[in-house]
Amino acid sequence: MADELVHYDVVGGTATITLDSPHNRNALSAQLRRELSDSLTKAATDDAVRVIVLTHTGPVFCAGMDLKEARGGSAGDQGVNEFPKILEQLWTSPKPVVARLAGPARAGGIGMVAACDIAVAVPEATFAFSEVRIGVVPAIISLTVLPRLNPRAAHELFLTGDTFDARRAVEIGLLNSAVPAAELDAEVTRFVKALAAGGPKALAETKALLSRPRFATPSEGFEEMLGLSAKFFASEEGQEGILAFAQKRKPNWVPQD
Ligand SMILES: CC(C)(COP(=O)([O-])OP(=O)([O-])OC[C@H]1O[C@@H](n2cnc3c(N)ncnc32)[C@H](O)[C@@H]1OP(=O)([O-])[O-])[C@@H](O)C(=O)NCCC(=O)NCCSC(=O)C[C@@](C)(O)CC(=O)[O-]
Repeated sequence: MADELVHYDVVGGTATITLDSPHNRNALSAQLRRELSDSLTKAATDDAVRVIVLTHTGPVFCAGMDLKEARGGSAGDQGVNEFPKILEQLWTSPKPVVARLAGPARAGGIGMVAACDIAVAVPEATFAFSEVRIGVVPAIISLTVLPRLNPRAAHELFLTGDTFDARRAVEIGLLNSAVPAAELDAEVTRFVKALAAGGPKALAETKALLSRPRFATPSEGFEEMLGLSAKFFASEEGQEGILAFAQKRKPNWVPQD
């Protein structure tokens, strides 16, 4: 049996998913995609998991699609199969996902970073939408990257394929922060703790809310949002949070359904 390329560990409510294929810079081979998708399913469905961290071994977070596997073959099997499913799993997971980058990301790897809720990298991490440089199109990743990036930067970086640094990635909305390597884990832990403090159902609903199409005007949305807000105020979770506030204690969140 081939060695595992993705490791899955749960400690104290955090599922850590580690890409471990450093020899090809965690390129998205068929095996890695399959294992990553399985790990994301486990994390999404395990009540004990509150937050997911997506990280890596080796010098590179992810070099994008496996270009060696993509040689030859036909349009249906060039390495992009199942990749949309992974982006969908990251984007729609009921648990918040934090990307931890101790190194660069390219193309499909950036698509995954963009699909995560929070992304933290070291200042040395570099990024490039290198697709056009090899004659392919950032089609799938456009679906997760474009909602994050400011349009001017998206046009420049998608069309030129230029490499940009972590500081610019923060400026354009791809990363939340860039911190020295020695502080990377503390920064990830800071986000994980903050995310785990929220009510699980409220977090899942808030995450879904962030992805909804916008209403044309606030007036169009008030009625629906009043219903959603009232539902959560009346929910077991909402009532526990409100009681905990009154009693000056931390809420005891009930497990998710
Ligand atoms: C990532 C750095 C900067 C690290 O740069 P580095 O750390 O200097 O590593 P390296 O370039 O020396 O590479 C180390 C090994 O990893 C391999 N490797 C490296 N990348 C890949 C890859 N993607 N697929 C398969 N193998 C890869 C590379 O071939 C080499 O293997 P060796 O020569 O030792 O046998 C550099 O390796 C690099 O630029 N890699 C190519 C990145 C790239 O062009 N990716 C495009 C992927 S296409 C894609 O993702 C399409 C998609 C999904 O976006 C389409 C869509 O959205 O619709």
